[in-house]
Amino acid sequence: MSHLDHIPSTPGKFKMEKSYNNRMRWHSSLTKLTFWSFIFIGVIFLFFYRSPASQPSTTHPEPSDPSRRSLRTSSWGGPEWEKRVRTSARIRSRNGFSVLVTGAAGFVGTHVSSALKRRGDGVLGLDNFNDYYDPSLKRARQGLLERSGVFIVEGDINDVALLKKLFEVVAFTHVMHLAAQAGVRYAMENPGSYVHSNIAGFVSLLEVCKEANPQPSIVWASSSSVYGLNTKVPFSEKDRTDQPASLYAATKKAGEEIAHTYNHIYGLSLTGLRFFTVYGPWGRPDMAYFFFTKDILKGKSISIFETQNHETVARDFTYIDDIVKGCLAALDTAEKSTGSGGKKKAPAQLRVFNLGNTSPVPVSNLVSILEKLLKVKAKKNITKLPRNGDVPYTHANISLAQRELGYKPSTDLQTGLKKFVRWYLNYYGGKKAVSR
Ligand SMILES: O=C(O)[C@H]1O[C@H](OP(=O)(O)OP(=O)(O)OC[C@H]2O[C@@H](n3ccc(=O)[nH]c3=O)[C@H](O)[C@@H]2O)[C@H](O)[C@@H](O)[C@@H]1O
Repeated sequence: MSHLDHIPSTPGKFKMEKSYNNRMRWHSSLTKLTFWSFIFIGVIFLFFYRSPASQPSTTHPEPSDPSRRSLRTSSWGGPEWEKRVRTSARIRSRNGFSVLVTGAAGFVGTHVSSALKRRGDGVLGLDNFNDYYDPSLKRARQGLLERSGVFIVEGDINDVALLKKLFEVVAFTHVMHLAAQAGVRYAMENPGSYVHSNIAGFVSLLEVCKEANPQPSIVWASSSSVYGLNTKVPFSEKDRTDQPASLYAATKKAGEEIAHTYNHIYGLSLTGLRFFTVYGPWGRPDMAYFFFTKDILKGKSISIFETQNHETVARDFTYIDDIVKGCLAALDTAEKSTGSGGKKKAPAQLRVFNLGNTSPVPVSNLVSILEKLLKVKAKKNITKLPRNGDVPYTHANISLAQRELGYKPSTDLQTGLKKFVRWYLNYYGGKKAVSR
């Protein structure tokens, strides 16, 4: 008897007639039966609703995660979805790879995915489509990839259940990990986002990769910003990287240390690529070359940074096609991971490469090139480099990448920007012609 049975329905009327009592007992049993039936049905319903077998399921973004500006609720799972995943990742060339590309709707991710698909590799994309910059550009890139047969799964690298599911459906040979919170200056505005994607997300991915059977080989995007306040140029992989100037750089440096750990303990083959200010068609609107173009066309003034000593700020701007070649070469030369079942069996490959252009260009020259291409004079506002994580100068020594990857950048800034401007005007429907 439950304790509820002792409680009178009406206070003071505790003594009752026998038949009345019997009726009440029967009535109370019926109420209990109904009550427990509802509980039972509720539990069954909840079980099936939550069960992965009831896919398509709805994965929820990290609960009230303040570090992301927006994460759309994504749905994944189910036979149709699995079929799309498998078809997209299917290898179509001899000795091809099946590659999971994280950040596939991003700038570098789109170009790399498309190049892999073109040469016959199986490619599956993963992207959370956050709104760090205009998500419609990411959707347009997704459209491009879809037309070439690359499916992008909508989800976050912190969603371990989703990652595990992907490895259950496809035995990926490689992971090209490009999902990240990019941008040097934005790290002061939203530091949590960098920790969420570049550290926690990377660890989630490596946790799943280390358990996968077979373990994939991983190539991932580090950054030239790890050289931080170094003054010795050109930057070489042998140089110190322990004085980052921004939280962004610190999280990329942390990624390199995390890569070391997973290589050491679990035998994962890991290659980090230090990209130097990548630019080109379908680029990132948060980068200077991109928003300078937009602002020049609108007649808005642009800020050109210079150092505290009035020295010019310069970057080793690297064209996207050269970066793509470097990424593919890194995948092609990546050795297999050596672990299985989460255990290391033998030492595995651990590499890091600079992928730059080896010819730094002052930002003022970048603006002059844009002015000529757009046939519009920029309204320039020369200002001191704010203390926001920017470094005055980057210059890559690429001899290691040249030797090991056959990496040889071939596009100068003038040529690359011309291609970018042509794309920009076409995509945004601008009226100004590109000078030839
Ligand atoms: O090489 C890298 O690893 C990094 O390259 C870029 O970072 P950054 O070189 O700062 O690229 P932009 O933000 O496009 O800036 C390019 C140059 O323009 C300058 N700048 C930027 C903004 C501005 O208003 N004015 C201005 O002169 C910057 O100081 C910098 O010298 C990317 O944004 C990072 O995500 C990437 O990791």
